[in-house]
Amino acid sequence: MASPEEVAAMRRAIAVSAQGLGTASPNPPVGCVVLDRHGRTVGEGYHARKGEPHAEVNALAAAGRSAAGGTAVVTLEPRNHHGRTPPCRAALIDAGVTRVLIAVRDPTSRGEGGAAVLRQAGLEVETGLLRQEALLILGPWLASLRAGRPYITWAYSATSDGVPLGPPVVGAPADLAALRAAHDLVLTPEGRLTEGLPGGHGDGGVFHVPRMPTEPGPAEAMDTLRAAGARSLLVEGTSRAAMSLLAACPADRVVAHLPRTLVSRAPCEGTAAVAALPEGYRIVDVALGADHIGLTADRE
Ligand SMILES: Nc1c(N[C@@H]2O[C@H](COP(=O)(O)O)[C@@H](O)[C@H]2O)[nH]c(=O)[nH]c1=O
Repeated sequence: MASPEEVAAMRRAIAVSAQGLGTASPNPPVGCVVLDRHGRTVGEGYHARKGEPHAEVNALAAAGRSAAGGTAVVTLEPRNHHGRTPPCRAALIDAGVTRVLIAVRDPTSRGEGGAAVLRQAGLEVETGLLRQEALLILGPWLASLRAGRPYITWAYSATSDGVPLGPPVVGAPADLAALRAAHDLVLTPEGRLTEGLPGGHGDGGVFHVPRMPTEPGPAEAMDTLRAAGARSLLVEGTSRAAMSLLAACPADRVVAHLPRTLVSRAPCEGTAAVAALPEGYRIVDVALGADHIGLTADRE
C-alpha cells in the first residue's frame, strides 16, 4: 500500500513528466520523484529527449546520497534492457533505493520487465499506482505503440451550426501554442509539417521533420512520420491534406473550438440536430474561452 506521501509524489511525478511531451519521442515522457528514507522529496527528474538520461537517472542525480534507503516513484516501469542509455533498474539498485512505485508497465520492456528484476534484487515494488492519472501523459505514447502510427489530435474551430470550419480560433493563441508544443509534429492549415516545439527534439539524429508525403496514401504517410520518430501529430484545420488524412486515419482526439452563440431557432424545421463534435467522440474536457467554448473529446 502506498502512503499518502507516496501518492502525492506520484502525482508530482506525473506533473513533472509532462515536460517531456513533444520532445521525448520516440521515447515516452516519463517522470520520477525520489523520496528519502523519511519520505521527504529529495530529487525529481523527467526524460527530455532520446539519448539523454532517463527520468530515474535525473531524479537520482538530484537526490545524491539521500536516495539510499529511500523510494523511487516513477510513472513508467524502469527499463531492464540496454538501449541508447544503460538500464534504469541498475541505477536504482546502485543508488540503494529500497522501494519502487510504478504507475504504468512498459510494454516494450524486453525479457522480464524492470519490475521483476528489481524484486529479484530484493527491492519492494508496487505497480499500478495512479495508473489512470499517469495515462493522461503516457496514453498517447502507448496508443501510438499499439497503432503503429502517431497519435493524432485534430484541432479546428466550428461554425455556429457545428460544421468544422478551419484552424482553431485566433482568439486563443496561447492555447494553440501549448497544444502545438505538446505534439511532435504539426500539420499546418497550409498542409506543411513543422515540429510542434521548434528544435524541441534536439539534433541527436533520432528525430527529423519529414515533408508531408502525398503519395501513395495516408497510411504510408503515417509510416514515414513514425520512422521519423514522431509519436504524436497535431492536425490543424480542415485543409484538403488534413481531411484526406483524417478520412483514412481517424483522429484519436479532437480539440474543437465552438463559437459562444446559441441556436435560437432551427434554420429550417426538421433539419438534423446541431452537432458539437464529429460522431464517435466523447467529451473529456470543456474549457470556456473569452470568445469560444473549447471541447476536448476522445474517440470512443
Ligand atoms: N524514457 C524512459 C524509459 N523509456 C524506455 O526506454 C526505451 C528507450 O531507451 P533508450 O534507447 O536508452 O533511450 C523506450 O523504448 C522505453 O521502453 N524508461 C524508463 O525507465 N525511464 C525513462 O525515463
